[in-house]
Amino acid sequence: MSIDVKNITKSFNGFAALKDVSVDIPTGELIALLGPSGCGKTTLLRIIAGLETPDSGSIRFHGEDTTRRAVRERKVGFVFQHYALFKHMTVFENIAFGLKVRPRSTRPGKAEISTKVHELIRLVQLEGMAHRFPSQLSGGQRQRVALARALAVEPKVLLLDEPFGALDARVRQELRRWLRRLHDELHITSVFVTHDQEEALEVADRVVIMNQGRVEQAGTPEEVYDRPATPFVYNFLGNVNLFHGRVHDGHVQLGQMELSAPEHAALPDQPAVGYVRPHDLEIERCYADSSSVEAVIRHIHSIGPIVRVELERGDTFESLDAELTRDVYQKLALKVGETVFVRARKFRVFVDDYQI
Ligand SMILES: Nc1ncnc2c1ncn2[C@@H]1O[C@H](COP(=O)(O)OP(=O)(O)OP(=O)(O)O)[C@@H](O)[C@H]1O
Repeated sequence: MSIDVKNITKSFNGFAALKDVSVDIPTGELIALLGPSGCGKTTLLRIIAGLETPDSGSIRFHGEDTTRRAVRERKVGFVFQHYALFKHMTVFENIAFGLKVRPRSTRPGKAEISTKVHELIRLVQLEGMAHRFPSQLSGGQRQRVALARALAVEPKVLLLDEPFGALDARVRQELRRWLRRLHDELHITSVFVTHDQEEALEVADRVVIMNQGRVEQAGTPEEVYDRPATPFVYNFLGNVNLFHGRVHDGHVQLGQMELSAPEHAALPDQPAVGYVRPHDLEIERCYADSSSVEAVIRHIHSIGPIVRVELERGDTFESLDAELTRDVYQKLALKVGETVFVRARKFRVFVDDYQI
């Protein structure tokens, strides 16, 4: 089931929570809605679910307008941050619930329900726990029951709102890998809300990055990480060094560092900002040319496979973060207090929020 979100706007008491949001979700994809708190992710998910009505725009499920359709008719499965399991029911009864409450005409027989529930228990790897109550399960296990319960009614679309938000970091990591494998097995069109960049980039086929009620960028994890469309996306997806400066005579002058690319040649003079990820900063011992800038090493964190080096620029005294492999670090034999030269191996320049 594909989902086509078109030009959705939604205000709450005059506050615009969603501003002309459009997202295309092809059948069978796992999409992450990613963004900071309050950017409108949950509101969009609730509108897709039918729990909230948009002020304008439409939601199409498989080409059919469902904007005014009731929640029940949309065949949507939900998983929320707080497991919301029935405390007085066992794992088996929780998973069976959605099937047991169906009208008699579509309700499966007792044996059929039992087979199905046991299949789901196997799928979410909770064999042997069918008769436990939620209080006898860990947080991660409860969340898997919630997922099995959502899957029991064979939804066409699965909506997950921060499903692992309440769990500790290690369990979260385990569960997101598990969710990815489960999705590869079932291929149910799924929309997954998170504010955790790592989670979105690891789990999703495509990531929709939202900010203040708008979509900033949508793309595969590689696309949004390697080619951020806006400064916001650059900042939101990991650490980045900013080099402030100007476009001048067709090249970009950022303090003493000069960056040039053919596309800069035709630009009028104006303020510009260069964005460089820490692992794209190279450290050199000798001055080579004007594309590098002098800096002093202020701190070295050398634990783990990646060595993080904090530097202070000689021209503006701003700090810079560089990440080196252990190999490169050892070859350079860097020490705190030394003066080195820093060069951007890869960079992106934005002028007034536009990338050039
Ligand atoms: N029912 C409501 N009444 C009034 N304002 C609301 C309502 N629901 C959401 N909002 C506001 O709309 C904005 C978007 O909320 P939403 O819950 O969609 O954000 P979010 O990105 O999911 O945030 P979080 O990650 O914190 O859950 C927020 O500023 C919120 O306060």
